[in-house]
Amino acid sequence: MDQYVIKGGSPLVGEVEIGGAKNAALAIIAAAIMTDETVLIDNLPDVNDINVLLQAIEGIGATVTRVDCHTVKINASNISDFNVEYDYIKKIRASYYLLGAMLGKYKRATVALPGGCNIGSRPIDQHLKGFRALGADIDIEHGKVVADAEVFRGSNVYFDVVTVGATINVMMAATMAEGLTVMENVAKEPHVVDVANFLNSMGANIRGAGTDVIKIRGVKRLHGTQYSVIPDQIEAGTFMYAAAATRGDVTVLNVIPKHLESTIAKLEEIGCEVEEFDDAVRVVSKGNLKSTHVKTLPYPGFPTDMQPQMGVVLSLCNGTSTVTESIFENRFKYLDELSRMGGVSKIEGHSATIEGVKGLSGARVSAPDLRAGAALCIAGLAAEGITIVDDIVYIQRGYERFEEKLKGLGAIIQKVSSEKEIQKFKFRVS
Ligand SMILES: CC(=O)N[C@H]1[C@@H](OP(=O)(O)OP(=O)(O)OC[C@H]2O[C@@H](n3ccc(=O)[nH]c3=O)[C@H](O)[C@@H]2O)O[C@H](CO)[C@@H](O)[C@@H]1O
Ligand SMILES: C=C(OP(=O)(O)O)C(=O)O
Repeated sequence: MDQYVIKGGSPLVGEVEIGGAKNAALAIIAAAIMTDETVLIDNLPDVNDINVLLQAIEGIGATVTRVDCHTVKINASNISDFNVEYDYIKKIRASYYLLGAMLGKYKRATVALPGGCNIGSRPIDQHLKGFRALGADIDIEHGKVVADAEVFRGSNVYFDVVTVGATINVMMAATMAEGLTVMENVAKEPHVVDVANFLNSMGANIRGAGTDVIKIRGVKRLHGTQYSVIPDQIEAGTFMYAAAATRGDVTVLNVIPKHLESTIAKLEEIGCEVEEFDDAVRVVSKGNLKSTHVKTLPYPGFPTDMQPQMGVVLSLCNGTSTVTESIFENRFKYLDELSRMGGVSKIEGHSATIEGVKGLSGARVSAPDLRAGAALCIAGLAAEGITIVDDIVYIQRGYERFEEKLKGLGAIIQKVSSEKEIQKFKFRVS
């Protein structure tokens, strides 16, 4: 198992290029199988989850041609298997999008129940509620969702919780249903809008993405397209918070600043200087940082996927902060790991109280999940001494060339896979 070994204590300085949004790209890849014509998708992040999903669609008969590591052509005209057996698919969250895409186009699908990071209970009842409203019969058999429909008819779907996954999934399925579907209380995340734009570029008729109500007029067929995925606001936010924690000066390039509003607002609240450009944001962190209070909420609220990174920054601010996690109940595991590095926090239900400390000290920690893993790397970069982050396979699910991008900002970090390599690193940096 690979690990990151980090020598912390130096500010990150420089520019870093942000890639395409993982969570938009996953849905877009699934949606690409809804046409028999060729689709070209650009600005894909080269990360494990994307590669797993591409292999999964190849497994059911789609042709995937890699133009380069960020661009693929997908042709799904030969799909003949509606049972996604590919072993690893159940481990990724976005496997659920194959249900919406296949149900929409072929009116049948069998897909393993999705996995994803262990950040709390992750039901898919709202996805199934939407599919059933459109006319699907659904059973759960041996860990798989087995779904089919005689006909798919537009319907009204009211979501009981605001869910990104169900919003996108039901939107995909409804794209090829007969008549009008009205989805209410939907998620408004930038990737919901990106997937709607992608489907519209294939000939779908979707209106209202980015608001609380999405209306979809079903079309008979979708056609090929060329599409570029939006920048990843969570990758961007991670580097911005790494700048804050290390008292650095980092400019994230190729971003949409509007998507980063809540991330920027919290940086300004704690005393960082933030400069916005057309497609870049610069974060300068100097002097003392102040504590604050954060609550995760659906977009445009503060993203749950940035909560661990924020928690690490707050542990380095003066005073007492609180973090309330209102989306997933098990997203504070990084705080236990952070306590090995001198972090001081107390978790009570959905909230954590974080006491600012003078500094963190390097230690051996484990990444409990994707964003928590990235957060612990930020802690390691800010800490004095050596930090070893185990289980970085989680980080590799969602960050492309993470250590290389950090190195480009002056970080002393290396990916290693043995104790011997750790000792060599320690010797080299001592
Ligand atoms: C692959 C992907 O894009 N993952 C993202 C997606 O996850 P995911 O799609 O799993 O998250 P959702 O937005 O669906 O979940 C939001 C909340 O709704 C609940 N819920 C969801 C569906 C459902 O059928 N029933 C239900 O109760 C969940 O338990 C959670 O409390 O959005 C999350 C919230 O922005 C992000 O943290 C994840 O990174
Ligand atoms: C939690 C995440 O991913 P997933 O939903 O795939 O587990 C994430 O991207 O932060």
